[in-house]
Amino acid sequence: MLRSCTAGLRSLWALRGGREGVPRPSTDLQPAPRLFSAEKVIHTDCALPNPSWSKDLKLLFDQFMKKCEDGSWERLPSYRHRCAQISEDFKNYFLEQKPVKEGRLSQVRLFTRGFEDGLGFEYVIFKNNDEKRTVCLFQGGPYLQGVPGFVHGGAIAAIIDTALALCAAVPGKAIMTANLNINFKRPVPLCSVVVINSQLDKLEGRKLFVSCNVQSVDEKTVYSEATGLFIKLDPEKKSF
Ligand SMILES: CCCCCCCC/C=C\CCCCCCCC(=O)SCCNC(=O)CCNC(=O)[C@H](O)C(C)(C)COP(=O)(O)OP(=O)(O)OC[C@H]1O[C@@H](n2cnc3c(N)ncnc32)[C@H](O)[C@@H]1OP(=O)(O)O
Repeated sequence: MLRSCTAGLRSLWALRGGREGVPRPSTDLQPAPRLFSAEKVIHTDCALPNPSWSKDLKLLFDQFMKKCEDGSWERLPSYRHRCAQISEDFKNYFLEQKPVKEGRLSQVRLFTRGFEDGLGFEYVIFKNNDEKRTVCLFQGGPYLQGVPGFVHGGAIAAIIDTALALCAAVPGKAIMTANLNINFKRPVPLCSVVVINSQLDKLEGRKLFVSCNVQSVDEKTVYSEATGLFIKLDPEKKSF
């Protein structure tokens, strides 16, 4: 499995150099790139297939795209660089926070999108709003190794946090992780595809309780189980 991943990556490098700012090959789904700030950062939706995606990942992606056709599911786009709108939501709460210097703005990346295609986190999240759940399809690349041949626990925690956050996310409201509890039950093979099923269990005032499991594609192996608590930031508390 590891060998096929490396071979795929070699052809990937040859194909496109994988450099930041180089738009992905166009697909029907890909929106036109947008420019952000004076630094001209190109916004490319990373939650779309690229040449590093395995057959399993592409197959599952296609299955979920079909489910999106009747509107019950939606694919959540995902961007490498800062999203201006989200920054606005959070800016209200972090008045003391010094902004990243203008010169470094183009370097700021979402952690889980910080690697070039195929090397780190490859994932796409689908959301079912009525059922208050998300499905994250995740392929952990070779830069995420922990124990030889397996994905680092911190990387698993990061993708779980992301999947749970988007399950808990409320449009127009800023939320943050207050608690994340993970049971690592089986090691996740590097370059394999896993499915993270998340659900909103309970909403209690500003507290959003969510949970998920991380399973193999054939659902025979449960790699991890997790619960998370997300808090809607209080607009009255602006002293962070
Ligand atoms: C998440 C973002 C989603 C956005 C989605 C949109 C766009 C998508 C784009 C890109 C996707 C990216 C997805 C990334 C995801 C990554 C997320 C992170 O990495 S977050 C960084 C790590 N987390 C921190 O650094 C927080 C640090 N903590 C805090 O700032 C505060 O503690 C905070 C805001 C969490 C709560 O502070 P208070 O002052 O607002 O609230 P108080 O009064 O303390 O608590 C409210 C209630 O919650 C309980 N509570 C708070 N913390 C708890 C805890 N740890 N365990 C249990 N209960 C807790 C309290 O007991 C209280 O409960 P009672 O209302 O009295 O019933």
